[in-house]
Amino acid sequence: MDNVFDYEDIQLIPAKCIVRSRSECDTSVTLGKHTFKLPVVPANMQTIIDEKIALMLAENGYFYIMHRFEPEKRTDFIKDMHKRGLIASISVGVKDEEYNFVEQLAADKLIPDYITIDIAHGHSESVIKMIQHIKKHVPESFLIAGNVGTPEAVRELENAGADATKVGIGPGKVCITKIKTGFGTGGWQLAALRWCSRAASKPIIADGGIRTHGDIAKSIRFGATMVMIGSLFAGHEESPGETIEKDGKVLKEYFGSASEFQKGEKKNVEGKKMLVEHKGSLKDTLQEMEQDLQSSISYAGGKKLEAIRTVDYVVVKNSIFNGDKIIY
Ligand SMILES: NC(=O)C1=CN([C@@H]2O[C@H](COP(=O)(O)OP(=O)(O)OC[C@H]3O[C@@H](n4cnc5c(N)ncnc54)[C@H](OP(=O)(O)O)[C@@H]3O)[C@@H](O)[C@H]2O)C=CC1
Ligand SMILES: Nc1nc2c(ncn2[C@@H]2O[C@H](COP(=O)(O)O)[C@@H](O)[C@H]2O)c(=O)[nH]1
Repeated sequence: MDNVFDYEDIQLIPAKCIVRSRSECDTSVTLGKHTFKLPVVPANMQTIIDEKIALMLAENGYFYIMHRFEPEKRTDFIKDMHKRGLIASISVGVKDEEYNFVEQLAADKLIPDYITIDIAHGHSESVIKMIQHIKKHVPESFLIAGNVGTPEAVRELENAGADATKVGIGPGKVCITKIKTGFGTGGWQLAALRWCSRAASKPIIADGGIRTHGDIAKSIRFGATMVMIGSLFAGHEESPGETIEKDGKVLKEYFGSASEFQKGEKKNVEGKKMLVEHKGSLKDTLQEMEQDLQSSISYAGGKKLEAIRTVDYVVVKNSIFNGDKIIY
């Protein structure tokens, strides 16, 4: 591994603008058989997405991945989305019952458009076996597998049949993996993304550590096709977490999928809960993200996302905020 850096250590270098208005810049991205408005997907976590948000995202042309923490609802969810002519995108784990679930989907001819294998340590035999099982029974589904943090892992999951891999071990806002285990890409997620993307022959989804909209452009520059985001999507009007009033402030909860709150027990806990300030409507945030990314494309000197992939950059170690706070 050569130089390591993270989002806050990098600035992209502007190139000559070729548009008269940022509205000319196109932020859409294709993943599998579908094209989406933004290269962004809200994290498949229980305080970030629910059926209502999934519906809103799909209806408005955004990619989504439903979480896997209410497994009994998944079949009806797929049926409902397909009945409405929308994509069905679900998550699975790797435990025995998930094998039966996949076989049942095939038997019922209920084929999700996207399936994501959502596991903390995705570079494992259990994930490789699940990739092979899904590809055997529902080969039509676009299969995302993760999470991983090395080129070897990306190659192994791609070779096993994954159509895309998800990169990011421990950079998440509610993650404590790095503290509890000493492992992960926390603090150098952007460099890990570059390292992994050089080995990848299929799309990569950068997952975790996005703190500003500019980090989306940086992820694209360093090899991501899509970016998964939790904390920036937490705390909205529509967000599933509980709303709490404290000292005159309206707050919402955001907790890790490996937290005690999610698991209901204190076993192998690698996530925490935090309260985030209420952020207004999710639709407004998505619109602001689109405008900011259109602006990024214009600074890259192009009209499409691809322009960002080749811009120059500088490393400005831990200094780009220059003491400023990020306030929205
Ligand atoms: N992106 C990230 O950095 C991280 C994300 N998470 C999120 O937390 C949720 C729970 O993840 P996860 O615990 O994997 O899911 P599960 O609790 O469903 O565990 C899946 C299976 O993998 C085993 N397993 C889990 N971690 C390891 C490991 N480090 N080594 C070997 N086997 C392991 C579990 O067994 P057993 O529990 O008995 O070991 C279990 O059999 C997911 O949504 C995941 O995305 C969690 C941590 C890090
Ligand atoms: N180590 C843990 N990582 C987790 C947990 N729950 C979710 N996640 C990961 O975080 C990202 C979101 O990151 P953010 O920086 O945008 O907030 C999410 O997609 C998962 O990969 C957890 O309990 N522990």
